[in-house]
Amino acid sequence: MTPTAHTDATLRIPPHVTTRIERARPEQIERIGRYTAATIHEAQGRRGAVASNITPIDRESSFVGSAFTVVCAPRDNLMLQVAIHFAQPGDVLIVSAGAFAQAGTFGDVLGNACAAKGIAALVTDSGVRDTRELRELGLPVFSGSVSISGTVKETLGHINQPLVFGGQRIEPGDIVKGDADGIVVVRRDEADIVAELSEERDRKEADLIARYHAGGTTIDLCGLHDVLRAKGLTTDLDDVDPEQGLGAR
Ligand SMILES: O=C([O-])CC(=O)C(=O)O
Ligand SMILES: [Mg+2]
Repeated sequence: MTPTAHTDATLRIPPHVTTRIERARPEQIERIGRYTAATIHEAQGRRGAVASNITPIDRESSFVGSAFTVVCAPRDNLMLQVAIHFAQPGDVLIVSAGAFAQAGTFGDVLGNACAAKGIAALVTDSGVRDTRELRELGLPVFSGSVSISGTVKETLGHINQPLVFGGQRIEPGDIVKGDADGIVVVRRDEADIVAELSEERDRKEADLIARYHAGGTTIDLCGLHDVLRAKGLTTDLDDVDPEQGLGAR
C-alpha cells in the first residue's frame, strides 16, 4: 500500500502532544489568585517572574489558572488551534512561538474560541492582533507584541511539554497568575505553602502601610538604622542637616 492515504492507524496523536495533565485543585488555584503577581513572587523567594516584556493588552485584566503549554513555530499557529481544542475550562494557554514579534499569532476569532471553552487567559511571547475586540471580549491576553501580520497553519510543535518561557521553566499544570505588573509561575506541588507565605506577606504589608499612616518612618519601620550606620551614615534625625540629608559621621 502506498503511504499517501491516511488510515486510522496513521492518524494518532504524536507523543509530543500530551492532552491529559495534572492540575492543582480549584481551591489551591483560587487561593493563589487572591494575591498579586509581585506578592507571590516575593513570597516564594523571588522566584517565578516571567520576563517583563510580556504585558497585558488591557492593564485592568488579571488571571489565574493552570498552565497549558504550547510550542508553535514562529508565524505559525497550527499548534495553538490544537491546544484550544484540548484545553479545559480554567486553563491558561502559554504559547511559545520563538518570541517572534512580527506575527499576530492570536486574535479575536481564536479569542472567542477560548472564551466559549472557558479558557482563563492566553499568554504568548509572540504577537497578537484584534486587540480592541479582545479587550471588549474580556479574555485576559498577555503578549510580547502587537502585530497585524498573519500566520500559517503548517508546522507541528509541542503541547504540554515542560518549557522555558519568558526565562522561566513552566511545567504543564503549574499555577500561573498574571496582572498589570506581570506574570508569576507557582509550582503545583508548592501551591499550599506559597499561598500561606503570600497571605503572611500581604498581612505584613498591610500592617506596614497602617504604621506609615500612623506616623512611622521608612528607616524605623524597615529596620534600616544598622544598614545605614554600617555604611557610615548617621540615622539620628537630630544630626541631620536639612540641606545635606543624612550626614556622614
Ligand atoms: O486568524 C488568526 O490566526 C489569528 C486571528 O487574527 C484571530 O484569531 O482572529
Ligand atoms: Mg483576527
